[in-house]
Amino acid sequence: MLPKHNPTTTEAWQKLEIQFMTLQASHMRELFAEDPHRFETLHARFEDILVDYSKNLVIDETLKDLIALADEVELKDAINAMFRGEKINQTEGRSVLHTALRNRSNSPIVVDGEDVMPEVNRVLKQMKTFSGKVLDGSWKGYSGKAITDIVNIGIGGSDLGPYMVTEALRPYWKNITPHFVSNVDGTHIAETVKKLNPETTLFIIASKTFTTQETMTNAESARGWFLEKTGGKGEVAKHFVAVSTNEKEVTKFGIAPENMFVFWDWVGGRYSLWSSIGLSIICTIGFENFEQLLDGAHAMDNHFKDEPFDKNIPVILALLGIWHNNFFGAASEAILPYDQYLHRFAAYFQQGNMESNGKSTDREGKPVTYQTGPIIWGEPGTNGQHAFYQLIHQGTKVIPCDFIAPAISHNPIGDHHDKLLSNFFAQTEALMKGKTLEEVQAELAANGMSKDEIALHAPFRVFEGNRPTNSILFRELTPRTLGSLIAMYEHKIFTQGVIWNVFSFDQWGVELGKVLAKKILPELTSKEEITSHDSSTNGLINEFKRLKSV
Ligand SMILES: O=P(O)(O)OC[C@H]1O[C@@H](O)[C@@H](O)[C@@H](O)[C@@H]1O
Repeated sequence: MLPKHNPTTTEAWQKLEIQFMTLQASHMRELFAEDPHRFETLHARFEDILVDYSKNLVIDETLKDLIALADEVELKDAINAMFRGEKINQTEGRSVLHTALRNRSNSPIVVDGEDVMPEVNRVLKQMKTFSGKVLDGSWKGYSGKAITDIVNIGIGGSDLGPYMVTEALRPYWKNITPHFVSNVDGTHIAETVKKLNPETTLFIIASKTFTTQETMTNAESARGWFLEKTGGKGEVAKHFVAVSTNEKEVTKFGIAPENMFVFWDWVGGRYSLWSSIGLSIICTIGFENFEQLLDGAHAMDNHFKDEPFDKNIPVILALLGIWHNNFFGAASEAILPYDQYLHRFAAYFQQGNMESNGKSTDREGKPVTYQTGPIIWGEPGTNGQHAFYQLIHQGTKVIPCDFIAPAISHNPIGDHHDKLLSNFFAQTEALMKGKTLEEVQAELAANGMSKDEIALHAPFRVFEGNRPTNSILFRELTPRTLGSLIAMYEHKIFTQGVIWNVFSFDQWGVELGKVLAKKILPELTSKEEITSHDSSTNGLINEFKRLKSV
């Protein structure tokens, strides 16, 4: 079970509050000037990933107190409890074992008296065999043709992970093209199948519960499209497979039991890409590359489990996040990958983070009295620079940013990559240093501006700087490195949830909207005027019905 500590009542928290009072008046520029070895002290390495966290407003003492905070809330015990398979998802009575899915050491992990590893390995083998057949063309569609396209139908954790990873690992694609349908908006499925040949398309219905409205609606429509296009000759069993924990519902849909890939209730949806939810990844990049992804994650798991907190990258990133969130009042964090292949990385961790730590009830069932999970957002550099960086540089809000980049591009065309990386380095430098009024005045004077003109223009060109960033630089975006990076952020989220004293592995917050939507659905087709809701909701529903009928 997880320990229960209100973080704000710890000794470390009081010390951090005092430190914040003095530190907030200082500037990172001064910290760099005072200590020429700041980078050396404040960076960490993991394999070929370097994490530079020196561009944060922290001193040695801050880090010591942050680590003391982690100690006081018994983070180490919480980590061990998760890896051991204890039922730390207490509100759902489940273990949290995405780490078992990539437990490459194969050491036993016991849940309810049973080692889960043989089952994990069995499903991995089943996926290996299946994906092998799809990739080598021996899995035939109903008309005897090999598969060319797969369509993963899922939403939330059953979509974002496989979509993000297949996009990130495009250079490793083999002969199958993946597609992803998630939105219940009919446009998504309609536009996707438009380009596809039903004879050579395989649908993977991915849903932990197999009851999610969006996924089941899309799956029905996909089956309808398939049967219509094949004139009723198509065999569903050869073109539809399922990934789920719900065997009963899968069978009801008409999918053969041998084409069902199971996973378990101890895999959270947003942590499930390592499970059979990763089937679309395996069919795209091949099983060996998927194993590399698992290996990379496993190596990061060991780092997280074994390294002392002052060298532990997920812990350090989590503590810095808490420093910004709870002391500087930073409401959001930006994830900014300088790699086009990572264009869904921020969206992926938007769910990972916000669904996990977007909570306001603590582990005792009481309302929290402090800030918890931040808003996560971001776009790949350099696009973001020309869109929202203005606010990061000169706005009134503190937005801690993670800059992520590979040293080697998979597409080394001309000097594109050096140009991209020069922006990566320039941005974090500019955000840290800023530009003082004196510097602006001197620059304008050097450009020949008069004193009056300088007085007029200079204030708008001042950059305060002192804006926190982490730089995460690695050699190349390989399956292994990607696995490590994902696990790194997963453990950051876990660490923060432990410290904020919330349950990070449930998601009751998504339920209310689902229930209300089910109630409203029949009202949209009824003839009567709707009066059962508040006046706004009634008014909107009635206007929708009027608009669609005229
Ligand atoms: O995989 P299924 O069961 O379709 O769920 C899909 C998604 O549903 C949402 O409501 C959330 O609960 C997510 O965590 C989950 O990933």
